[in-house]
Amino acid sequence: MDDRIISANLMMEDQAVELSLRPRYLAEYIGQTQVKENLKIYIEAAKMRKEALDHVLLYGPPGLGKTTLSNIIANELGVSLRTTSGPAIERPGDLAALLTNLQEGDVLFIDEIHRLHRTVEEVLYPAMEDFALDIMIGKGPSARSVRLDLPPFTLIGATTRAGLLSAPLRDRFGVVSRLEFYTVDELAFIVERASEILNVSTVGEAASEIAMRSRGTPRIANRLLKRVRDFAQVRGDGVITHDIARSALELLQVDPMGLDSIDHKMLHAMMTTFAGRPVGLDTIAATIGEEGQTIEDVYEPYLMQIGFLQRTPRGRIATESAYRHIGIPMPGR
Ligand SMILES: Nc1ncnc2c1ncn2[C@@H]1O[C@H](COP(=O)(O)OP(=O)(O)OP(=O)(O)O)[C@@H](O)[C@H]1O
Ligand SMILES: [Mg+2]
Repeated sequence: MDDRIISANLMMEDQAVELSLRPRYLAEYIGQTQVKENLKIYIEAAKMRKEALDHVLLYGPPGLGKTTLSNIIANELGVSLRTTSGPAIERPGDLAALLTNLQEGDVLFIDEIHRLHRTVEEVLYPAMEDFALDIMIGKGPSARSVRLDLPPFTLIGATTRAGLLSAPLRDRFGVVSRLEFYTVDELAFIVERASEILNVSTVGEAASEIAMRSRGTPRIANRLLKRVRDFAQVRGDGVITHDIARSALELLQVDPMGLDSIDHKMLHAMMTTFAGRPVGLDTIAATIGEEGQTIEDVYEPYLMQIGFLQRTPRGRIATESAYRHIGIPMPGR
């Protein structure tokens, strides 16, 4: 992967800064009002009853704050958080080890939970439902199953693809929350907060400019801010003015709607190569030389959110506003 700015994936160099920018309590977590309000009540109720919070499933496109929110939930509950991910748990025994090490009320965070192995997932069912672990002892005809009690705990699962979760797993979450793309105002606020933490002065218009081009995603807003800050330091006196922000973002090839060269290639191909006919995801991917999964997880959700792309039973099509934005006449108009 090159260093393209839009990719909502976490890059190594950014990790330390990401940590410092990550809100630690609900009050610092901007936006997602509905999700936040609900969680606040569930957390308070669980604390009053001195019980573990119900299991929580967080889903939505990358970089919207699922990991951040999981950390916040543990902080607000005043319990420890253990972090792992679906593909990291290779055998049922690995999960058993994690579960038996939990203290009462702790949060176990499983990122990319849609990638859990089947055999591991089956261990999770009784653990989530009855706080119990079924272990097989012995082999062959004398094998028997022993049930081990676990301390009550909260499982938080995160995924970019709720659709890939098996029904029995999904049904065992008491709280299922979908994170939404952020508004420009919310992102501007996030940029201003991040500017303070990074100790850089960003004028209001510049914060809004960065926000507008962040495709609804806090991780991208923070990343753009850092790149614009470099630009302000080298080309200006360190202050992020509106002009500096605009020219830096042009240089980064992020257009005023937040689209990058991949979005442009994709839309171009749909409009010219396929002349506006519905196209399948794999065909688009092959045409522009990009992974189908990256397009589906990272690019499509935002293009659909801003009404540039529609999924039809016969394939993807670009909308009239996409044609207008790209500047290509729509076929048949
Ligand atoms: N509500 C928010 N308020 C302020 N900053 C936020 C918020 N949500 C996310 N961020 C910022 O965006 C960064 C990315 O968020 P996070 O890592 O939680 O995303 P994610 O949904 O877990 O992404 P992925 O699907 O790639 O794992 C955080 O480090 C944080 O700085
Ligand atoms: Mg995450």
